[in-house]
Amino acid sequence: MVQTVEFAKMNGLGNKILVVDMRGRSDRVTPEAAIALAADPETAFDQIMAIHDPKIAGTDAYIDIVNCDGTRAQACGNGTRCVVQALAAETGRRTFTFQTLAGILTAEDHADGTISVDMGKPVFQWDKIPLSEEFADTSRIELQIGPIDAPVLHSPAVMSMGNPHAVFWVDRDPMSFDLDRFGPLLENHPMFPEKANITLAQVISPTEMVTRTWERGAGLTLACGSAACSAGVSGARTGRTGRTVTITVASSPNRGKLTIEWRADDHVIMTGPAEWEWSGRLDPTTGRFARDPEAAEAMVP
Ligand SMILES: N[C@@H](CCC[C@H](N)C(=O)O)C(=O)O
Repeated sequence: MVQTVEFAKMNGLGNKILVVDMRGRSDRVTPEAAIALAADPETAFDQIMAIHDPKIAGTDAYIDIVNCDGTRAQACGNGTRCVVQALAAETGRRTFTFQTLAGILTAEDHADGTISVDMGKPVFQWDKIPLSEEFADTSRIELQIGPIDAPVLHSPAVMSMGNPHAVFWVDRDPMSFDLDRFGPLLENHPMFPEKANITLAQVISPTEMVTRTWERGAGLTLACGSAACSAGVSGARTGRTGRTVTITVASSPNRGKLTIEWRADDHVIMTGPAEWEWSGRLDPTTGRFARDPEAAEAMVP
């Protein structure tokens, strides 16, 4: 008999997330299930956040992050806020500690409905991002796209927020760029041996920025939390902003906002909302699913 698991369709600023409860099981969501769920308009998602039993003492869960193309990701800021909201609704608790491929993350569900995630420390060393070429200074690397003498995008700040990111500075609304054309070229550029998440960032003031992201393994998404972290850190690192910025995610519904604080202890704190849409049960091997109308009671705040 197929052993199905509970899941919730959620979003973080429009970033489409499936939170899947794999606790008590030793298997993982298969790439085949992820691809099938991504292809169905009802369950179409950017990332699956699969909650597993903790692997190390002191953590509440191991989170397996799966992109919609079936690949695994080390970090997902918007998805982590969704996991916190789901577990807070289940347990009544407000603070959580998770293990991901990026390391240990702590998170807090605030009384005002927002959720903060400590996304850890940024990594700037070229071979840890990783890049395929050595750069002593990764706050502005030689990389451009478009005509050689009039590049459309150039000189990104690059870093790892657990996952690889490149931030290109733009001087107008990121929505006015042809990111669906440039995104795949940059994601798969030979400079990034493990590919990269590509963000366009417009600095409005030392405390405000507007971003839009092409995600590794997911393409054009409505929002990307780790990309907002990398834009916030890169803004401060290059002297464009202070260490706390409000990021307007241009592509998200109603141009939603995240607050990014790069603390003095080097940790990056991302704060923003998460939203439950509906719940159901699915088979993590095939991706077959069914809605559960009764689940609404438990999750609607
Ligand atoms: N949407 C995420 C990022 C998900 C992972 C990314 N696509 C990757 O492969 O690195 C976020 O909110 O951070």
